[in-house]
Amino acid sequence: MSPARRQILRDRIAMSHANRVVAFQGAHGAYSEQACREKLPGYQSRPYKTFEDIFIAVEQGDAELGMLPVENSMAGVVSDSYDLLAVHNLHIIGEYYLPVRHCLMAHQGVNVERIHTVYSHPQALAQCHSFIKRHGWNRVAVYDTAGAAAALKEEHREGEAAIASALAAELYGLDLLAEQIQDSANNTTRFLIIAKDGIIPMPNVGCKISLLFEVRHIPAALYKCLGGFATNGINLTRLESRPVAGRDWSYHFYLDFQGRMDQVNVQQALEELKFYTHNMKVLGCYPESLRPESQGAL
Ligand SMILES: O=C(O)C(=O)C[C@]1(C(=O)O)C=C[C@@H](O)C=C1
Repeated sequence: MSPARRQILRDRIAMSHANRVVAFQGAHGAYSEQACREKLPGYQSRPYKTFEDIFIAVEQGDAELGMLPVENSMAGVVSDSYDLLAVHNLHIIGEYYLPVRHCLMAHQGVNVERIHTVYSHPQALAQCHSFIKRHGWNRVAVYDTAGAAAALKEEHREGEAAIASALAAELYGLDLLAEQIQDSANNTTRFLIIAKDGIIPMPNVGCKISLLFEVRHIPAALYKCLGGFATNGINLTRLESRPVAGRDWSYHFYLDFQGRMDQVNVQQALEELKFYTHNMKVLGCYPESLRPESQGAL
């Protein structure tokens, strides 16, 4: 498709999405909002304090969609997001990989040498571990990166800085003291887009399926659960386990794999999976985004 044609289609989609709302966690300027803007242009992004608030907003119809970070290429799983997927009945309708480029910011005129404490989201602090350690700064975890920038702006405390996006520095009028301070140049966060209803993706697009299950307590249960995927030639892309709330030493397994619900090999693998599991729940079947550079808007 030519770039001009692609732009026309994007504009059309943006117009048809006008006035629709996507919920994200954090303050304006959070990476989650950046993901909303890039993946869902034309949607209005609305900030919510917690991940749970995103689920509630979508369930109650305050927002049509939610943008949820689930894993980062360096710091790993965002466990709260997974735990909420287990207890709420929302569906995954898309995914997005956002390159995350962290910046150090402070009030105008602050010298890097005088900084002693940095504020940010725990994931961002983890992603900038080496940079912070090299400077020997104290770290203070707050509920989002942009919120750290906003709070810093409100109250000028000597020797304090925030780690957040360049967008947050611009929105809150802070000076950028350093850019690209994350430990890995390719630092990327994967987001899931959640909605009340699932979708049936267009034919001819590559898709992923996400599901969760608990294994029956029999020897080699997980091995047997995954066997059906191997024999049916299905490519798994992620396996995560989380403790089940209120039941010690029981686990939810979250599995992502390539495929569509109408494929015979997928149905066979799921049949086999059901035999060794209980509480199996398909969270969604949605178009796959492989790498940041291969992504387009919804
Ligand atoms: O605080 C933000 O800006 C967020 O969007 C949250 C979040 C996360 O939870 O992982 C998202 C992307 C980055 O990896 C760091 C933080």
